[in-house]
Amino acid sequence: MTLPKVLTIAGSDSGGGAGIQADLKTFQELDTYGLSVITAITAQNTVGVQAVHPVSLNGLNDQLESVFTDIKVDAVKTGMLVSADYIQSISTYIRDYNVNKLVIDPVLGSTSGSELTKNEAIDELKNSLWPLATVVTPNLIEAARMLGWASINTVSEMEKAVYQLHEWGAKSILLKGGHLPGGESVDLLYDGHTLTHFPMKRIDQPHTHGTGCTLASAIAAGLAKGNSIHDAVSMAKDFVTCAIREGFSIGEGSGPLNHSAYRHRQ
Ligand SMILES: Nc1ncnc2c1ncn2[C@@H]1O[C@H](COP(=O)(O)OP(=O)(O)OP(=O)(O)O)[C@@H](O)[C@H]1O
Ligand SMILES: Cc1ncc(COP(=O)(O)O)c(N)n1
Repeated sequence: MTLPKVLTIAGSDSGGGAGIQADLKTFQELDTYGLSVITAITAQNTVGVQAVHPVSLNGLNDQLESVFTDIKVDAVKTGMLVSADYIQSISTYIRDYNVNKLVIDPVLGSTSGSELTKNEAIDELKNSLWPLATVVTPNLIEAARMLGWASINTVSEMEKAVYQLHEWGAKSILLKGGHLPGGESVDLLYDGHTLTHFPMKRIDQPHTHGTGCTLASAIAAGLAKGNSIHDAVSMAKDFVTCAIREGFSIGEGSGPLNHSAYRHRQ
């Protein structure tokens, strides 16, 4: 018996809702084998990020070397990438080991406002890692920041943005509409040929910490299992929607999703 192997390269969230912890829970729920390379340790809870401790560049490279020299991973998902030199290193391994299923969640900051990837790293992300991606999954704030726009507030602005982001060389872009004003959360997938809308009635739920990490990890798991980009995204949307519906409180602030909700769905 064997399982598809999915690697997350991301930060640790001590509160367990986002980052590496959300990624590994998602991989497990989707019957894949999860591996992790940790870029940073965040001291974090439901209220916010209290501290960020990046692992050393040597520490990052040692983990990448250990995984890639021994294990043939089927897909990789990236999250918090810290800084330009970390992104350079990660891109080299992705290229040298011919990873052809790569999901980039371009995490720039936490919802609570802490910087998780340095602003100066955006150019490196665009130039070295982005062109290797199967899917990149920015939210509206990340997309606007990377494009140098003030904001993205409507579906027609989202359409313009997704076309422009696709020009940077990724196979496809999934622009997430979780932060769209109004009663719908629409995500747009563009693969260079077809634009697909994934509309979803907004779930009235304060406990949504880690939705972006969970969605990107579910896409990576779907790709690792051999699904097309469209089918992997569609399954991942169902996965995250079930998990958001059953989000729950564990502290004073925004709680996590229930990663087992998809498994228990009717
Ligand atoms: N309240 C909601 N109801 C339904 N779907 C939602 C809701 N909030 C987010 N989503 C969905 O969850 C996924 C993540 O979207 P979002 O835009 O929130 O990403 P993000 O900002 O990166 O997530 P995070 O909250 O982890 O930072 C998308 O598929 C989005 O449509
Ligand atoms: C380690 C880590 N990675 C990613 C996020 C983004 O998740 P969110 O936007 O839900 O705070 C986070 N808070 N922490």
